[in-house]
Amino acid sequence: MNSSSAVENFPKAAVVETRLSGYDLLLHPGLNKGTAFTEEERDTFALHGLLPPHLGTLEDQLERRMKAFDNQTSSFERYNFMRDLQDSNETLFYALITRNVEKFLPIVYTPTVGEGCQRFSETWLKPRGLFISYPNKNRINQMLADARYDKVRCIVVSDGERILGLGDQGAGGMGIPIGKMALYTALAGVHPEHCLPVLLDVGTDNEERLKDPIYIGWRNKRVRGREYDDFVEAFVSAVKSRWPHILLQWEDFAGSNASRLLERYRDQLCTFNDDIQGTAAVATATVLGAVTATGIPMKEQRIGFLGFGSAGIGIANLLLAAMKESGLSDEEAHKQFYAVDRYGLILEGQTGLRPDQARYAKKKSDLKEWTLSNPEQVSLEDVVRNAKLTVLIGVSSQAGAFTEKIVREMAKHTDRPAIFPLSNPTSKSEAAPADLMKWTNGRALIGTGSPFPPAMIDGKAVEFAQTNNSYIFPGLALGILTSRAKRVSDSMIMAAAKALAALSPTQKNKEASLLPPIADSRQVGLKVAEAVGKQAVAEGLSGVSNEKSFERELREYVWEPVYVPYVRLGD
Ligand SMILES: NC(=O)c1ccc[n+]([C@@H]2O[C@H](COP(=O)([O-])OP(=O)(O)OC[C@H]3O[C@@H](n4cnc5c(N)ncnc54)[C@H](O)[C@@H]3O)[C@@H](O)[C@H]2O)c1
Ligand SMILES: O=C(O)C[C@H](O)C(=O)O
Ligand SMILES: [Mn+2]
Repeated sequence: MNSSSAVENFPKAAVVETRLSGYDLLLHPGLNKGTAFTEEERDTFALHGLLPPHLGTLEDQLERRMKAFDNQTSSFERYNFMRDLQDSNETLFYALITRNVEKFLPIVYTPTVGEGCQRFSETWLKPRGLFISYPNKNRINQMLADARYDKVRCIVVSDGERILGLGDQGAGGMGIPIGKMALYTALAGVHPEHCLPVLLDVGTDNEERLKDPIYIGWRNKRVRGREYDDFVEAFVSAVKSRWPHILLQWEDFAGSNASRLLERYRDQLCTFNDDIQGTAAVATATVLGAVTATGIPMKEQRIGFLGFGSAGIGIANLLLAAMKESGLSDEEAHKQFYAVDRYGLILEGQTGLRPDQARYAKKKSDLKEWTLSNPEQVSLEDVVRNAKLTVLIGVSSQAGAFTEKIVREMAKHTDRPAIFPLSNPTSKSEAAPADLMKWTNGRALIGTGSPFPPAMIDGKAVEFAQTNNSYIFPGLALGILTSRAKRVSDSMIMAAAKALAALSPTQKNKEASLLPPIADSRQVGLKVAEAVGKQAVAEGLSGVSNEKSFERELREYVWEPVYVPYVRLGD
């Protein structure tokens, strides 16, 4: 691809030029520096009197905000505290998060963002991102036209229908695109100005929200079918004409919409679905960690799923590719997978199967040696016992579904059962890691979707991998932006998975956690970006001419939350 056709990259500025002054400057979250405006800047921008006399530094402000944060008494208050900070001073917000990722991620992101979405109407105060509601379907171009969006280079969009495992949150689902984009910046250095969170408000089927007098969304049942598709099409085509090189991330769409929309648009623009592809990459990296820890080669792993929707199918497809890379044929590789959904093990001929689920269906004849408690509906327990699973992945949103009985059964057949309750938030997890350790006498290899504290096993603190797509999507986005990729290929997703797997602490110590610590997320983001961009270059999907240019773009692009001097535009 000719690099002249690609968009200009925006290097981070050493000095910011602005026309704003006084209140307007202080009320701009991207520009506000609060007490850190210097004496000279206070002269130039008419800030005397609006600010208290103290001349502060970012360090002073971090200390002040940290104290105030620690005074909040619940996670929800802490979430709102951080949202307020983000809306008043983005540099300070990101400086706070990046200095203590482990402390702030569970607040601005999973699990607390879940409650943030459920209670979004209680707290909405200031605009951030775009609500595109169904009644505005003929005004989408107009809404995107605002000059403040000229620099936008990436969008995370949700329609709020499957918010984590919490179901339909309607317009409150906006918390997710906001939280995901906060991680673009915090974990991958994507400039906040380049990010636009979008909520497509097509109504909600959540009765509680519809009845709530303070609900901020469009008070209507969800629009579905042809009208829904036309609305999404109007959105995507408006986005493409406004920003031809945009990166569009789909997030938390329900059921078949997720895969249908991805298939429709993946060859039209640079786009990926995080729940399908981001999750696939992080789960594959975690399984690769388990392969290293157990010494059981990939092609001998027998992998079971509880829940076979967007995430389950996405993970299975990428693991299938990894199995094929390890030497199995397509048919042999499929045999290693057991997909259990709400009606038990997915079997050929079951009604209502989607084509991407049906590809993993077992034949009745595959099970002729099995002992079954109910042949009509093959339970997870029967699957675990008969298939002798080595890996069990939960993406069902069914809290506690990995019961003691199931886990003890699994542990009978394999030394180190790899068990990944990936459903979010914490309240929907298929099992708590401390229980899994108890039921397997400390032998389980664990990855959870939401963060869990370490457990004390034999007097030692054991850390659990947080198998969350937050290890992938920020770096994936950074790699895509800085390689100016035209499309997101399956090989780019596989490259992300392998880059993360290469950082697994099991490479050095088989007893260690399967994934690097959350505290290292920013370094992980950069490594993932590097691998993704190189893959884009290798496949000819990139707008930069070679790997060296990409590496330079990557180095120059990453934004750090520090204050830079301001000068008046035109001076
Ligand atoms: N850790 C991560 O990074 C990550 C990423 C994506 C999704 N998730 C979590 O995974 C869960 C599912 O997400 P999704 O996008 O696949 O949703 P989805 O709605 O597409 O799929 C959920 C599937 O679970 C099935 N299911 C429902 N009840 C069941 C039961 N009792 N037994 C077995 N299966 C049942 C549904 O039929 C559906 O096929 C959510 O909780 C989400 O938060 C985690
Ligand atoms: O948002 C998360 O924490 C992960 C994932 O995208 C999910 O939908 O659960
Ligand atoms: Mn999601």
